[in-house]
Amino acid sequence: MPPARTTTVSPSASSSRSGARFAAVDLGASSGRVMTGTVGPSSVDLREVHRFPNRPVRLGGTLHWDVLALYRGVLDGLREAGPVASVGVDSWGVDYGLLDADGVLLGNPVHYRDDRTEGMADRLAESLPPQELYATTGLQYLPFNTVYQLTAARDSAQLAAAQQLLLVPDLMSYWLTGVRGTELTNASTTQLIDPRTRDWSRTVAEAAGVRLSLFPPLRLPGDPAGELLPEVLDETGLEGHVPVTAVGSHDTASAVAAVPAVTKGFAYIATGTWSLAGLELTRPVLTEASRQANFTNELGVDGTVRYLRNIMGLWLLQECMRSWESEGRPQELAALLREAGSCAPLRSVVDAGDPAFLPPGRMPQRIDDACRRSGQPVPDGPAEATRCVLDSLALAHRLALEDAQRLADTEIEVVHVVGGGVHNELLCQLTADACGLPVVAGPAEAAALGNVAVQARAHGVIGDDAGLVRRLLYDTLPLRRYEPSADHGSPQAWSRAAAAVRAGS
Ligand SMILES: C[C@H](O)[C@H](O)[C@@H](O)C(=O)CO
Repeated sequence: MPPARTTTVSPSASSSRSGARFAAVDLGASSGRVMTGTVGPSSVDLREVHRFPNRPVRLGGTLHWDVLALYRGVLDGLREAGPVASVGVDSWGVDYGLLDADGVLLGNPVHYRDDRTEGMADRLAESLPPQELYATTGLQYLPFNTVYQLTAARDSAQLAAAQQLLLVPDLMSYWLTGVRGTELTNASTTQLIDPRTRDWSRTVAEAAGVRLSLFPPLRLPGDPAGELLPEVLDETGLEGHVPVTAVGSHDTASAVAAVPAVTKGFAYIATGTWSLAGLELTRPVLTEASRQANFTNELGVDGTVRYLRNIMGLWLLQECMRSWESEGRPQELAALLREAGSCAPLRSVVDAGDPAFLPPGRMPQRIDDACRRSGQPVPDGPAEATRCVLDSLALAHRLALEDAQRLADTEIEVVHVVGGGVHNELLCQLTADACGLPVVAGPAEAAALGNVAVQARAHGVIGDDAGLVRRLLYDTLPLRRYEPSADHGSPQAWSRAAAAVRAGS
């Protein structure tokens, strides 16, 4: 089992108890951002200083992330950021890079949407039944969980040559500092962590044939993660000792840390390429019913558990837009959403939790096929297809929160929508209508804000208390409240549609 971790953080040049500026590197599936957050005891000012595309590359039949291009974006962003008290890195989950004995990357990380993991869950089930796997790790079944990726790569020359494995944000952090570590919230997306001990599961690792020695020591959000190397200071024009601080390096963990909830009964939906809908709990739910409902127990900041379910998210719309563009009929998003808003409500819906929608390509046709298979009218054109996507997402949000409430035996009073989907007013209103609950939308840049907040707490700029951070965000951010209405379908219509999706799934 990897050695225990240590924790000390000292204030640096560009921070004082009255305020400080932090850089948040936030890498998403479709784009990367470097933001600066200036935090004072009663203020947070977040600014985007650099945004860059994240364009996967298919090579030799395998879909890869272009991590050097992402790292280039990080360096350019840090140069734009200027002097900061600290840097924190977060990104999407599950994916990793392998280092050889010299600490050199053995190859571009594989994209979680690559189909190499097909059948790997069945292969692992031969040595560890899914019930036992869930009872130990509490992770929802997703074909791309890291344990399945490592099962797929089991006999590869690359894995044989690998001396260490770094999850994507830890890889970026390593290139910035030369220091290796495994941040816990993102480690929890590997399906190799036991959420009860918040440590590696030797049982699962042995069953999957995974060398736990591949993983550098675990570290927690707020822990020191080294300081920028001299060559990085040269590249970025930064000076002196610039620490890198571990944050909730799984972007969803940072997003949840920035949910501006000031009441107990809150649920959240982190929206963007994915919708992550769920609750923040103090301990995992590892029941068979939870496994059957495919809920996950990813680990959060401050010893919490992120009890949620993955939903295909705005990936469905992103892929439709990409298809229409490639067919020579590009759509302007704002106009498309206006038109979709006046389409007939709940005319056709698909199961936005269906893994069949995971791979890229031909999304409008695949949605049409799903409607045809379920005997529903096929959307006629981009506006109706968009309405179908948004109605389906709102329904999937409802189903996930209904299940979370039941399985965690808790009462939801308000739904906080954070992330890129905050800009999609129609989706926020439809979610309120589908759930029959008020939606509080904002912040859009939740992952970057949660990243900055953890750094500010670690550097003593704001109180080391999650509740204080949430209150500060609630009091200072422009939030929008959506009350449930019948404008987009009666409560009965939403219940019928929910029952139909449940029956179909
Ligand atoms: C693989 C997905 O990226 C992951 O499940 C999700 O939680 C995420 O990281 C969203 O950015």
